Amino acid sequence: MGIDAGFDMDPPLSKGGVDKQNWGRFIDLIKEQYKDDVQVQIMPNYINFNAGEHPKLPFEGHKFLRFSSKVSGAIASSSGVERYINTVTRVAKAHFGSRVQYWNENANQYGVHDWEKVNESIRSYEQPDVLETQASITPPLSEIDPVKEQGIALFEIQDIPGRGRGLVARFNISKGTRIICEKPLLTAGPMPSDKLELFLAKKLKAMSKTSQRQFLSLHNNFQGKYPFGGIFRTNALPCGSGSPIGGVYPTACFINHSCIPNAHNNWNSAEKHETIYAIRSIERGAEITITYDHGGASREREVFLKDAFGFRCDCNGCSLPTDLLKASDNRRVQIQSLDKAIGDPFRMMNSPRESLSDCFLMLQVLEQEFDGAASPMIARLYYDAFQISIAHGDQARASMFAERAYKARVICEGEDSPETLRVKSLAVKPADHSSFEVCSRKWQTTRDSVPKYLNTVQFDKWLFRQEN
Ligand SMILES: C[S@@+](CC[C@H](N)C(=O)[O-])C[C@H]1O[C@@H](n2cnc3c(N)ncnc32)[C@H](O)[C@@H]1O
Repeated sequence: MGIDAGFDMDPPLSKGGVDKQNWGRFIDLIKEQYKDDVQVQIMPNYINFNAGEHPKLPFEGHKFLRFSSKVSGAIASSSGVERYINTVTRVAKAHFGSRVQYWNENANQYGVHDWEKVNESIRSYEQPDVLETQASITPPLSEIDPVKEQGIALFEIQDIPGRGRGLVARFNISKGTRIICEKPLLTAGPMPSDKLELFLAKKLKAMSKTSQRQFLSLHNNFQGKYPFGGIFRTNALPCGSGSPIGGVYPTACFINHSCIPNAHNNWNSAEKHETIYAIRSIERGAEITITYDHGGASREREVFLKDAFGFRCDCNGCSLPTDLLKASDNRRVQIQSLDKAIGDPFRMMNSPRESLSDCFLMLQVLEQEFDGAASPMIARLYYDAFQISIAHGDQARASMFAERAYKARVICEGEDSPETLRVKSLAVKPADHSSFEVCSRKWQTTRDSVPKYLNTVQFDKWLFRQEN
């Protein structure tokens, strides 16, 4: 029978312009790589590797499902087919990221596509598609919206020096774009290591081969007695802020950490999926990052990341020159103490004006520290300001704060997140909140008393009650 190895393209490429261009570039690279290799033949419609079982790469990418061959036996080893498979897989991965799924029967791994379909696709290489009419020719790359083209990922998985694998933007991604939305492979709550290992083993056994492969291909920073638990601990993202339940995802778990991230992860409890949104514009080629930590100065973050995830962070925030790092640490400490003061219910009850003043200051510090990418924290902050206002009966300001919280939430969680929907409805009916007038009625206003003809500075002064 022999042992097969190779890679599958899953999902297969579309006929769309972006996939076409990427495949064209990939084919050009392969041609260049093997231009002096007599075993690699350029045929009219495909590249033929005259080794092993003669794996092929078609010039029409949408036809391609698998590149593979037997890698055991005399013919395979004398023709060096495994070397071709490894190199072509590496180049394909760099172009198509997680769509390229390597498998090797020697390691009990199998392709995702049926052999029947694969053979049919290979037969179709011989016959090129009928020439497209002028009207159906795809527009140039710059005119294509990749998000609208089905199946186009905005990122690819690449090796990142010093960080293992990570996600890299394939296009310029604008702030507020949904980059990933996926269901967990599995979830688990807190339990002792031995129990967790058994629990995960049972869950894995019940999963499809593809999902098992996805879980087992994730990084493990805690090698040892509990291999499944190690993978879980390295990769699990909390199912909700502060939730003890963690979820492991096929793609989101490849996202590395930065203390100044450009993306935000959120568990949508209604849809039971995790989303990743760009919280600043991300340039094509830049790494997509989220934050794993809970803030604090660099030393505090360092200890947390080492303990919880077993790595030392080398992000832009942590590698600042000493004086800038000191300034950043001061801001982080200030953010922590302002957060504590704003959340103090007694202060909110007895000195609400000071609480609002802290909110205003916090906004400036957040913007400075996160360089315009603080939407998740700003959303929370505006909601705090909403609560302070509504607790004293100020519906006008509460409604404005809820509207700002809503706008910030949309950027980092999208329109369909339960928290986005909640603050959106509070902007319309602030008095529906359970804290309405619980502290006093001293700031009582109606929603329609928002001043109309103020400039931005004057409006913020009114909003945060900074007028004399
Ligand atoms: C959830 S995984 C992310 C994907 C992982 N890099 C991989 O290769 O599969 C988390 C692990 O990635 C590495 N990592 C993530 N962010 C990092 C960073 N800023 N600096 C160094 N290593 C990092 C650490 O080993 C961490 O435990």
